[in-house]
Amino acid sequence: MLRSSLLTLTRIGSNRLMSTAAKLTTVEVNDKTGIATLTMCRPPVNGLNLELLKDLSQSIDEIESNKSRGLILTSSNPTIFSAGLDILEMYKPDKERIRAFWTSLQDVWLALYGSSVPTAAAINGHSPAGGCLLATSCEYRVMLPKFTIGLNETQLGIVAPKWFMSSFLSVLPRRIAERALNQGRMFTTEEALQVGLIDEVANTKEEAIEKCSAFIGSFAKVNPLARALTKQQFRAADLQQLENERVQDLEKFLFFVNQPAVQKGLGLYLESLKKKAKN
Ligand SMILES: CC/C=C\C/C=C\CCC/C=C/CC(=O)SCCNC(=O)CCNC(=O)[C@H](O)C(C)(C)COP(=O)(O)OP(=O)(O)OC[C@H]1O[C@@H](n2cnc3c(N)ncnc32)[C@H](O)[C@@H]1OP(=O)(O)O
Repeated sequence: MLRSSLLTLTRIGSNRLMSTAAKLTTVEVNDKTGIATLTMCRPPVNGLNLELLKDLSQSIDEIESNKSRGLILTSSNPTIFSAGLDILEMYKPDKERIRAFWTSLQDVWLALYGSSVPTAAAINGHSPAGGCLLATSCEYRVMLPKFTIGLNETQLGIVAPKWFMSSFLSVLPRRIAERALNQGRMFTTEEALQVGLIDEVANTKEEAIEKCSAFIGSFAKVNPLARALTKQQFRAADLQQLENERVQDLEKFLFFVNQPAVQKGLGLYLESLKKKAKN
């Protein structure tokens, strides 16, 4: 398979480390537990661009087909889980590339939210927008203190599509989800724990991974097929909705993102991020 030819396989202690040639993600399988840790490593902020999204898709497929016992998603950056979508993909976009970009984001969501293996996110840094989408696509979340998480799209003058809302709603009560989305609210770790957006707090990344592993281990005595089918039944309606509307969703996104007012807003937001980075 093409994917195999892109992979290098290294052994670190009892762990097998698989990394893509471009190294935007690594997959490390713990030989004792059989759990795969999928790490995003795209400096400076794990912005989800086309290449990172393709890598994520490939890595998730790899983990599914390797029959790992579970998947833990995390980041190699010590303060940022993911800054969400790379705004440079949406600002003054290239016509073909932006289509591939959005299609790849749909692929990642379908693969992660619909994954047959137990999934958990070790959120070791800030997790706005697309970062929050990834985290809420997993079944369990452990976050480090003093970071923020949320769907802040309305703050940028953009709208979170229905399937972003599905993930959010699979975690939060409807009333809290609706208000947070309308406000574009970012929750601190403590607030996220209080509303149930995350499940646990850990003081270090290692501890977060241990807690995620313990969550995945809680299924050890459950029949894997029964568990996977039960999870998929819970998520089937959300997944089917995007499967049915993929093309319309892409066209809606392209129409929306190409509006002059949206382009202007994205440009101003990028400038503000750059100014902040200089100060
Ligand atoms: C009906 C509707 C149908 C369809 C809808 C259509 C379209 C809408 C859907 C689109 C959905 C979008 C979801 C998203 O994910 S949008 C992205 C939202 N992300 C953010 O708002 C995060 C912004 N970043 C930050 O808040 C901070 O950078 C962060 C807290 C992550 C890290 O802070 P830190 O101080 O550590 O780093 P910075 O100095 O801020 O940043 C370093 C450099 O990285 C650049 N940067 C940061 N984030 C992004 C990004 N998301 N994309 C691109 N670039 C980013 C930043 O500018 C700095 O760059 P340099 O100055 O160093 O060049």
